Amino acid sequence: MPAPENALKTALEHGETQSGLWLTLASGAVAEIAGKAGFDWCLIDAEHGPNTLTTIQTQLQALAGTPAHPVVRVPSGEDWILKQVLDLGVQTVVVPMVNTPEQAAQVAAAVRYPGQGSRGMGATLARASGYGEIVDYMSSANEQIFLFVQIESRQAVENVDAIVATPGVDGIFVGPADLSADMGFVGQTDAPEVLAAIDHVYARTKAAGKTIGTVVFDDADFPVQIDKGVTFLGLGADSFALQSALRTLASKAP
Ligand SMILES: O=C(O)C(=O)C[C@H](O)[C@@H](O)CO
Repeated sequence: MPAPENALKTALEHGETQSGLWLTLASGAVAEIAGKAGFDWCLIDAEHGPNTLTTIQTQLQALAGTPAHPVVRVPSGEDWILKQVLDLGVQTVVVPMVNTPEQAAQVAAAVRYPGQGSRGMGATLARASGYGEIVDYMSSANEQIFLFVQIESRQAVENVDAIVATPGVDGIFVGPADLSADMGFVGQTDAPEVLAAIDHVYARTKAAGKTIGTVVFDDADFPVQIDKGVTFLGLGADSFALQSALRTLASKAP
């Protein structure tokens, strides 16, 4: 029995738009609700969300019963966290703050077993292999991994061609907030200079035949991103619960 098919990878490689939700609340219940809502994927944010490996595991278990494909953004691209997140059964990962082709090569190696990388051999006992049930996991896992690296600095934009050409990098995820801040436009993700940099990254990623991802929070921006070629599109976050509460209060207030 081989590693399970990564249906999100298959869809993205066929150029299908896949929309998702950012999970920042580190809650299994919220993950289950979001997973049932109809998103193609739900991203467990371990960079900015208060997540531990235990809360990540809980949310993966909650998502397992839903149609949404689980994605994890790790806190950083260090080998040890990538190994532990993949051993939890994650097949699609987002690595923040990748600024050089050397970093891209390092994280690409960390998410795949020897032959294509340097991932440690421990999944036989882990959730990833069904605790040993998937006997061919080690020999088939590499092909089901989908790796996004985040372009979110001036240095990364300058290096985009070399980063996107790195073997094992499957997609580029643009971080508008961090990129705009690094460019000197804190909080101004719509600054012309920022938009031009993002368009450049999109163009170079498209030219390399790789997947483009990003996350936006303005409804009007969703079709704009799709028209620009984004197929891995975050449509918001679970912290929208606040907006829902405020709307309920506003509509019910005497
Ligand atoms: O820099 C960004 O923007 C991202 O990487 C996405 C944010 O971290 C996400 O939390 C949405 O604001």
